[in-house]
Amino acid sequence: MGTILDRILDQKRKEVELLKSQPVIKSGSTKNITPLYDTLRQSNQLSVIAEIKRASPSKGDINVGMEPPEQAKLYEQSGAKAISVLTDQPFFKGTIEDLKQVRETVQLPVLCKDFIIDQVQIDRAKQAGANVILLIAAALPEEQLKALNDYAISSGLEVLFEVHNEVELKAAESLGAKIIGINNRDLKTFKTDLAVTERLASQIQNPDVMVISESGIKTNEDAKRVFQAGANGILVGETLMKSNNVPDALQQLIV
Ligand SMILES: O=C(O)c1ccccc1NCC(=O)[C@H](O)[C@H](O)COP(=O)(O)O
Repeated sequence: MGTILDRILDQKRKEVELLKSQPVIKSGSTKNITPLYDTLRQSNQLSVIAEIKRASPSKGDINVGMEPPEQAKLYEQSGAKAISVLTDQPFFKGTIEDLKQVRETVQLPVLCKDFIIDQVQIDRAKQAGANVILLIAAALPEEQLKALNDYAISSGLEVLFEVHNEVELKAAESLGAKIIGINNRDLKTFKTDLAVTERLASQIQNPDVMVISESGIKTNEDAKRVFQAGANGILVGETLMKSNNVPDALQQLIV
């Protein structure tokens, strides 16, 4: 029995075969959205990427009753700088339709948060209106990551390149990633530790690289901790999805 990431990737291979058998319209949203990179670069505060996350492998159901457009609007009105939408169905109970609805509702960059292993998923994300896609270093060999990164950029998308250790960080740097996400969650054990951001962010020497600290960020102290470690932004799901006062919870994270 493999890790949860192995199981997710097995599922993605099946999904990709299905997608390839369907026609894909190669167009996307025509909205004029400020790129995530520019937003991060221009801010001297911690930018919050607020996530639409119904459920997860580590936590089970988080907030399955939420309506993505309403939640995304609330995030935008509360000061989020981008919206992440988990579009994986089997493990996170998300859909690509969620992303389409969010795109129609907000003026912020929208991140397609999925496990991308093939160009056809990038086409689908773009067609649904995503501005940013996620590439996870742990998911693929370096040359495939490079090919997908190049394809996404040539399609007019931004890439959030996710790493969890030094080897993955080197891969991100060698393919010229402009936005690096440091995942505090170990995808094998599900343990989250903000020390991962502290350790890896200090090794990023290029001031043009924007750093996002991902997972396990809950409090104002957590936000301050990763900001001091060098993060330009944070990706927050569970805390915001569970909150019954999103404006207040989000404001606590803008430091
Ligand atoms: O959240 C999980 O359990 C998970 C398990 C396996 C792969 C990915 C997983 N999460 C995706 C994410 O990156 C998070 O949704 C995101 O960083 C927000 O994390 P959090 O604020 O802790 O909900």
